[in-house]
Order: sequence, then C-alpha cells, then structure tokens
Amino acid sequence: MASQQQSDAIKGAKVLMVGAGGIGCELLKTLALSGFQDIHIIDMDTIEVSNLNRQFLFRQSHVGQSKAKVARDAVLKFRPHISITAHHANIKSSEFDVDFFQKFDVVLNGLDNLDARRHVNRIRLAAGVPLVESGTTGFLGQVAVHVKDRTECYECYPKPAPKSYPVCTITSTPSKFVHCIVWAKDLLFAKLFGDKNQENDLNVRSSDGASSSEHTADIFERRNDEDIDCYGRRIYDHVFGYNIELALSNDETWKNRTRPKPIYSSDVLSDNQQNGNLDKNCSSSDLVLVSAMATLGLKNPQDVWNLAENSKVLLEAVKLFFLKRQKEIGSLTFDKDDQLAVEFVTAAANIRAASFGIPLHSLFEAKGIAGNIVHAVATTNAVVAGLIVIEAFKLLNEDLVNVRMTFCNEHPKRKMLLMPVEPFEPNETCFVCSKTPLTLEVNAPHTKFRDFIEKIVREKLGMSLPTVMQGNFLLYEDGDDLDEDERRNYEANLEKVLSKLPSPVTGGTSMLVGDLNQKLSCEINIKQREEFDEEKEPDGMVLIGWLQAPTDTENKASVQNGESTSGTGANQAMPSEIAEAKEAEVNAASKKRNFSELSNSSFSHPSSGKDKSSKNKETPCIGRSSATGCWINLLCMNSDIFSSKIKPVHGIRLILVIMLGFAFIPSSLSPCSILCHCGGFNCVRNM
Ligand SMILES: Nc1ncnc2c1ncn2[C@@H]1O[C@H](COP(=O)(O)OP(=O)(O)OP(=O)(O)O)[C@@H](O)[C@H]1O
Ligand SMILES: [Zn+2]
Repeated sequence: MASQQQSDAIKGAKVLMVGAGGIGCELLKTLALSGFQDIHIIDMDTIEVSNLNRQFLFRQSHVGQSKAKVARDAVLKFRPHISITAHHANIKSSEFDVDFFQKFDVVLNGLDNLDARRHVNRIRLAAGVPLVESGTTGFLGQVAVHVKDRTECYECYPKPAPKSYPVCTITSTPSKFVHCIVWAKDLLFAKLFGDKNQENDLNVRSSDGASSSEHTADIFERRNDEDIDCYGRRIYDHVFGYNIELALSNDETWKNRTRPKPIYSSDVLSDNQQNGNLDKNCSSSDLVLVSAMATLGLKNPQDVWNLAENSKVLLEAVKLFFLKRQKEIGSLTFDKDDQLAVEFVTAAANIRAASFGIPLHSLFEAKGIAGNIVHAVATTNAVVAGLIVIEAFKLLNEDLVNVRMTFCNEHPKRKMLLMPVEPFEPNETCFVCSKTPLTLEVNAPHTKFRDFIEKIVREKLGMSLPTVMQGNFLLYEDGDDLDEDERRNYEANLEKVLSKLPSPVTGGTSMLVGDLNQKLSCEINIKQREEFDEEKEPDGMVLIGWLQAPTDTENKASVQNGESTSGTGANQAMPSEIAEAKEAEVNAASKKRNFSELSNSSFSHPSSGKDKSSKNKETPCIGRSSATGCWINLLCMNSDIFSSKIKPVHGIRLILVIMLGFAFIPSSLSPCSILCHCGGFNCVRNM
C-alpha cells in the first residue's frame, strides 16, 4: 500500500497515456484503481472485433467507436469522480506539441510502432517529461524508464529491424512455410491486385532472362474479354507450373536441395470443375461476406486444406476479387483483416508449399504468419501495465535510484519471471538525446537530394516534417503552411544532386537537419565517397553515428514480413518462429545486464564499451521500497515451485496479475472488482 506522501503524489499527478490498445486498456484501468485522478489518453484508432478478446474495456457494441473515448467511459463507470480526457487523434498531430507535453508529470506509452514511439520520445525529451515505455509480444514483455539526462532515451540503442528474408529464398528456394507466405503475400498478391508500378521480384524471377519484365507484366494482366476462370487458371499454371519448370532447368540450384514439383491446375482439378456457389446478391461493401471459403462451403479455418481445396480456394478468390472488388484492383495491399486476401494468400502459399515439399498449413495458421500475429496474451499486458504504474509511482516520488527496466519472461529464468535491471545512462553518441553530430558518406555529385531526404532524413532519422539547412541557406522544408513559390523551389531542389544545390553540399560541408514538430535538430557532416557496395549499402549512402540494429539475416533481404504490434522494438510481435528468436534476444539482453551483476564483474555498455559496473547493479526486486515490489520479489523467488508443479506460464501470471491488482487496490474496492475489471486471466481466444 502506498504511503500518504505517495498517495498525494499520485492524486496530484497529471498523466499522459498514449495508446488505448492491449496494454493501454489494462493501464488505464490500473491507473484509475491506483488512485490517479487526472489522466489524458490519446489513441487514433477505432475498436475492431479482433480487439475484444484482450482489450477488456471494450464490448461488441463498441466496434467502430473511438478506443480512447470508449476506454474513458468504461473506466469512469467504476471511478466516476476522476478526470479522464480522451483524445481520438494521432499523437503525431501538431496539437500535441512540446507545450502540451509540458503539462504532464509523466508520459506512459502503450503503443505498437516504432514511428510513434520515436515521436513521443523526442517531444517528451524537449518537454523534459519522463517516459515509461512498454511492449509485449505474446508471453514476453518489457517496461523501460527514460528520464532526460539520467537514463538512456528510447533511441539511444538500436532496435532490431523486422525479420527479413533473402530475395532468392523467397523467389526460388523456399524451405519454410513462412517463405511461401511472404512469396504469396508480397509478390503474387501484390502483383495481381496491388500497385502495378511497385517493384516486384516476381518480374525478375518468373521467367527466364530472355523475357523482358514487360513481357512478364503482361502475363499477370487479365486480357480483354478473357474469361475470369481461364485467367485464374492461366496465372495458376504460370506461377506453379511453368515457373517451377523454368527454375528446375538450372541444375546448379538443386544440387543440394530437393527439387520442387511443377503443379498445373489440370493435374489437380478437372477442366470443367465447378467452383463455388457465388452469392450474386452479396455486395462488394460486405467484405466479410466476400469469401472463397464460404462459397466453397469450407467452414473451419483451422482445417488444413488439401491441394485440390487450396487450388479451388485460390481460383475462387481470384474470381471474387474480379467480380466483387474490381474497383480495388491495382491499389490493394495485404491486410490481415481482409478475409478474401487471407484466403488467397493461404491457398497460394499452400500450393507453393506442396510444390516444394513443405507441410501445408490452415488458414488460421497462415493468417497468423502473414499478419505477423503473435497471439497477444492478456496476462502479459496486465503484468506490464502493473509494472508501468510501479515505475510511474517511483518517478512521481522522485525515487530515481529505484527506477528499473523490467523484462517479463515466458518462463522463470534463474527463479525470476520478471527481470529488473537498472537503466543505462544516456548514450553519449545518441543524436537524439546527446545531440551528437552524424557523418554521411555520400557521392555528392551523383546523389539526388530527394534520396537524401527520403532514405536518410525520413527513413533513418524518423523526421516527418523535415527542414534542411546548409549554412544560412534553407534547402528544404515540409509542412502545410508553405506557399506555392516555396513548394516549387523545394521540389526543384529535390531533383538536383547534392553538389548542385543552390548552396552546394560536398565533402567537408555540413547540413543542419531538423523537425520543428519534434523539436529535434541534428548536424550532419558530409564526407565524399565514390564507391558503395550495392548489396551491403543499397542506399548509396552511409550514415555514421546512427545505430542500425543488425537484421536477422546476413544477406540483403528486401522482402520483409511486416510490422510489429505491441513490441517495443527490442521485442516486437512477429510470427511464432520469429518470436522464438526474439525471446532468445530479449533473454540475452536481460542476461547481458544481469549476469555481470550477479557475478559482480564489470559490465560493458553495448556501444561505448565503458565500464558500468558501479552503476548497473541488478536489484533483487523491483520497487524494493514498496509493498508491491516485495510481493513481486517473493513471487519471483518462489516461482520455481510453480514451474515444477502446475502449468507455469498461466499460473504464475495469474498470481502476478492478482498481486499487482492487490498492491494497487484502494481500500474502497474489493478484490472482486479488480478481478472484474482486470479480467485478463485467460490466454486470449484465438481470433
Ligand atoms: N501514432 C499514434 N497515435 C495514437 N495512437 C496510436 C498511434 N500509433 C499506435 N497507436 C495506438 O496504439 C495502440 C496499440 O495497441 P495494440 O498493440 O494492442 O494494437 P491494436 O491495434 O489494438 O491491436 P492489433 O494491432 O493486434 O490488431 C492502438 O490502439 C493504436 O491505435
Ligand atoms: Zn538517446
């Protein structure tokens, strides 16, 4: 239980919560039950059916409504006297500027993407407000505290890039089902239904060198008056039959690999095989109803279809896209909530898998892999939300000595389910919090200013409204308030190479790049370099001082398998096999910080190599001074008892959630109300 002084700090605190999703719902409930009385919540999203299994403040009737507003209303029902202000908006919008942030004592993030996290990190640094950052991926969770000039900021150390695969594995030599999914989603689906101008490796690989990409593009176009069934079969035969035959002709490739089997539609389906019973009355606005499975009478998404069923689903899906969603063709991107797209991708991936001798998967499994879905675990969100509030307590009580970064493990590690470690100090080379200049190696007479803006300023530095200056000369700025002349000038600059800009950018000069919204600026020193390795340095520029996390594959892999959900970046939500690697990574990270402490040996900072032994001491429990901390510690110390006797993951989590609930419970509330509002004891139902 909190002391009087702590209670006062909580009551008087003004808290900004960003994100009202899986973590956010738990967090808002816990904040309210812990005595916080002035909370602002920002979320740009509306409630979807798929949120209901773990975002317990939402009900079926709320689908389509603002998350922030519904979350506020739900919590006000059981804490009517507190103030909760809901903003249904993007945190990046200009109203949430430094002045807005300065009104708060602490910022708590429950976000799901790097971009928004970076943005919050920058503004709260400029505003001088501490941040508690969080993320979960299935059973793994993480909470970190960032205090200006005292601890690392969110961008001090690199975050791993999403898992990616070598292009040739995807296009020619898949060995896992995920490779087939990436092929079906990022190549075949994109080729047939996406933007025709987008680069697509299906062009290169789908025919021999003699065929031009123009020729292969024609193959994927539906010809004038071509019967839709014939078109579907033609595409089928091309990608699963002809292309495989072509690939087989290169003996070198198959020396140490199993040779794939070409599959033609006539091998699997009879010529006049009837497809589904299309419901002619179904309108294209009923996206959920436009389903190949439904018209074919396939009901259970957890069934693994055989090759013939997959072939029928594929052809039926192509037909439905053309008959029911014709207008969208040419602009579609894969969306895990688009039933027909998921059906198409599942079927195409399975046919390819059959060809390469890879086990087939159900639509449910395929959807999880294609959508990068690591099924969220409600208890992880609840534990993480509790930890966020514990850290917020410490910050509000100016108990900086005891703030911790905490990893939530799937299984107890060294008797601990929660791994608390002291935060690192700010990274002296961080361009965000330490304002350290960066160096750009670039071939200035050959590099377009546009490439610099897109690849370096926007992509790497994460600036969304950039301004670029060379000396006193403004070379570029972005924003709504530019007049026509300015816009034209900047557009003209974008087409020039760096050395030909009105104020030339060449080796030895420097540029000042900034984002007014983020109150961030950064100096970039230019170093002339002529040669770049196309494979390893595809941008044709190298930014030195900006930390790029190592990707999961050695080779350049341009086909990526999507974005994260609630991951912090160090711990992102990914398909199950990627999540395994992530768990190892998270554990490695926590071990890295903990082992040294346990053995009392010196500790190496990840990038500076500085000895941190005096600073980063592992603490036996989080929040040692608080009752909650002791409860958690007790639990952690004894968690091996649970692990050997009952199914550990849910048992321990359940108790952790209850304890976190009890630790915050104000005397006016019964444990029963905590259970009702917390609710998250079940591992979520799979949607
Ligand atoms: N720039 C942003 N501004 C405001 N809210 C954001 C921003 N980016 C993400 N969010 C919110 O953060 C929340 C993250 O929650 P969560 O990770 O549970 O994702 P979700 O969208 O609810 O679920 P899922 O992605 O698994 O379908 C979402 O509600 C999302 O709308
Ligand atoms: Zn930093």
